[in-house]
Parts: sequence; structure tokens; C-alpha cells
Amino acid sequence: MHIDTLRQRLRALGALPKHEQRVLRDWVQALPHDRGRRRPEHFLPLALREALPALDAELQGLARLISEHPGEDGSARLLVGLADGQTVESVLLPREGLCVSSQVGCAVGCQFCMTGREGLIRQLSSGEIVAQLALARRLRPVKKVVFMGMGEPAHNLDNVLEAIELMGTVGNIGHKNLVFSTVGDPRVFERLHALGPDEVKPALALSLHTSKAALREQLLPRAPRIAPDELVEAGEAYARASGYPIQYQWTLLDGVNDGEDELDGIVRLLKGRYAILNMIPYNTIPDLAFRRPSWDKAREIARRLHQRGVLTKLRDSAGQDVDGGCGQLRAREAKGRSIPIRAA
Ligand SMILES: C[S@@+](CC[C@H](N)C(=O)[O-])C[C@H]1O[C@@H](n2cnc3c(N)ncnc32)[C@H](O)[C@@H]1O
Ligand code: SF4
Repeated sequence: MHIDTLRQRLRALGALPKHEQRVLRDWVQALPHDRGRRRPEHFLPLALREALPALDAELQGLARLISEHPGEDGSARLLVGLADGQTVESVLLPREGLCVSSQVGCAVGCQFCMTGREGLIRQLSSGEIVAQLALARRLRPVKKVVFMGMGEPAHNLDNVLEAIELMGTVGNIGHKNLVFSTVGDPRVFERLHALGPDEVKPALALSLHTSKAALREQLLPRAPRIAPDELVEAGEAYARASGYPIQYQWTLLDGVNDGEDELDGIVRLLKGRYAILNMIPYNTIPDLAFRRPSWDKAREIARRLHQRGVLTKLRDSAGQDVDGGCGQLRAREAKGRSIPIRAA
């Protein structure tokens, strides 16, 4: 269900804007249902009151918990079931964060990503994206949402932006705590720049991975052909416009994008920019030839970049010990079913 459709249904049931906000807020914030309270603003039109139990059940059914897999780092991977039987992953992150999926599968096909091996299966509706937050909040408080789960948000732009708008308003997530993560697409920059002063402007993460255009085309075969220099220029313009630094994502692949030439490339691209470089050692995926660098090597790379003037953070992706890379949980669950997992 799309949020716009939900709003139309509520209006057809006689909801005024304040009623509509209340139903949406109760859902997204996962508030205990207190509709019986006798305060004037809580009087809902009769038709809406009568329809609410069925509507609540429908909203809960948009994303239901299939299984929860706690990690040693305080994170927990969630396998989430959708109404048509498809599954996606969300991750509860330490410090009240949540990583959500925007698609089932992904068309970009990054060589090191489990989700990319499936191709695109389908888009998530805006309701299914928000429902991951509502579901997570029944398990833990959530104050930050990153779009770093399955899928490329740029390929589902209308639905992702609709979900972001709801999360940043009735969902009570601070705008800079909504992080849109993408391989980079001109449409994303256009849409984000066009957001008005009253609209929710998310922070932006750009998955860069290499300073070399040719290598980037190999690693991210179906990403838009934007050279790293151009991507950083576009990122810088959004950082200045939004007031939030760009988070550059760099999946560290041993012997592939961790050499001296890449360190020089990073300094050339990012020094002096309003940016943070997040280095994430590759999560091993069975059957792939990539290697994860040792933690000591990764730490040394981050230290040297920092010394050369690039604000660098070394991060491990959450839930390393529970089927690490996003998409692996779904793939494992799907093995017994009909979703084909392509060999590399
Ligand atoms: C799964 S993607 C989803 C968002 C968007 N499609 C993107 O690429 O930015 C989120 C991040 O996970 C990273 N990632 C994917 N597979 C990984 C792996 N095996 N190990 C470490 N990071 C990985 C990607 O590089 C990307 O920065
Ligand atoms: S890293 Fe992001 S863009 Fe690349 S295949 Fe995975 S989900 Fe898609």
C-alpha cells in the first residue's frame, strides 16, 4: 500500500487532517493504541472508528517479523515478510539506528553485494518501507533510519521520498538522521535539490568504492556512468545546500581498492570536502573471489587517510556474525524456495 492511497482511504472514511495525522502517527511511532481516551481531538468519525481494526491489521501485515538474529555488536538482523510472501531484511543498529530495504533485490548488480546477485524482483511500496520502521519500533526505540538495506533507493525514488517525508514528520525522525544511500544518480540530485524548505531533506551517503572510473564500472556494472570526480562535485553541492556532510561509502576489498593509488585518489577527491569517508571491510560472501582485508590493515589505511586530511571512519557492517552482508539472510531463507541465487 502506498501512503498516498492510505491517506485517500482515511479521507474517504471521513478523517480530517488531524485524524489522518493521528492514525499515521500511531502506526509509524508504534504507539500503544489509546483511541478510547475521551479527549475531544481523539474523537474519530464513526466510519473511521469502525474501519480501524481492519485497517490496523492491514498495516501490521505490510511488514511482519519472520525471524530476528541478534549480533554480538548489539545489532539484530530482521527477516521481514511482506504481504505477497516476498522477504526483505532490516537491521536494528546499535544506538537506536535502523537500516531499511527499499527494494526486493537490486538491478545495479554490484560485484560484492549479495542483493545485487538476485537482480531486481520488485519495488517496495512507500507503505512497506515505513512499515519496517513501525515493526522495528515494536522491538526497540529508533531515532535514525539509513536506507542501506536491500535495493537501490534511486531506482524507487518516488516511494523512498514519500516514506522519508512520513518518517521525518509524523514518524519523528530528525531529518539529518534519515540517510539516503545511493550509488549516485542525476535524478537523485535533481529531486533532493528541488525539495522545498518545508519538506524533509535527508542526509546523503554515496557509495563510491574507488577513485577510478573504469574500476567503478566493473564493480558497479549497472550504476549510472558518473565519474568519481563528478559524483563528488554533485555530492559537495548537496552537502552545502543541505548543511549535512556527505557520507562516502567505501567497501574495502583486499588487493582491489586498498592500494596506494587509491589512497592518493581518495585524498585528491575528498580532502577539503564537507565529507566523511566510511570504510567498511568487505563482508565475505560465499562463492565470491573478493577477500576481506585484515582489521589491522584497514585500521592503518584509515589512520593514514586521516593523517592526510580526510575524515575517515572505519566501520564494520552490523551483524557480521549473523550472515553479514545484507541479503544473505534472505538468500539463506530462500534457498529452500524458488528464488534463484545466481553463481558469481
Ligand atoms: C546494500 S547497499 C544499499 C544502498 C544502495 N544501493 C547503495 O549501494 O548505496 C548499502 C551499502 O552496503 C555496501 N555493501 C554491499 N555489499 C557489501 C559487502 N559484501 N560488504 C560490505 N559492504 C557491502 C554497499 O557498498 C553500500 O555502500
Ligand atoms: S550495493 Fe547497493 S546498488 Fe549495489 S547491488 Fe547492493 S543494493 Fe544494489
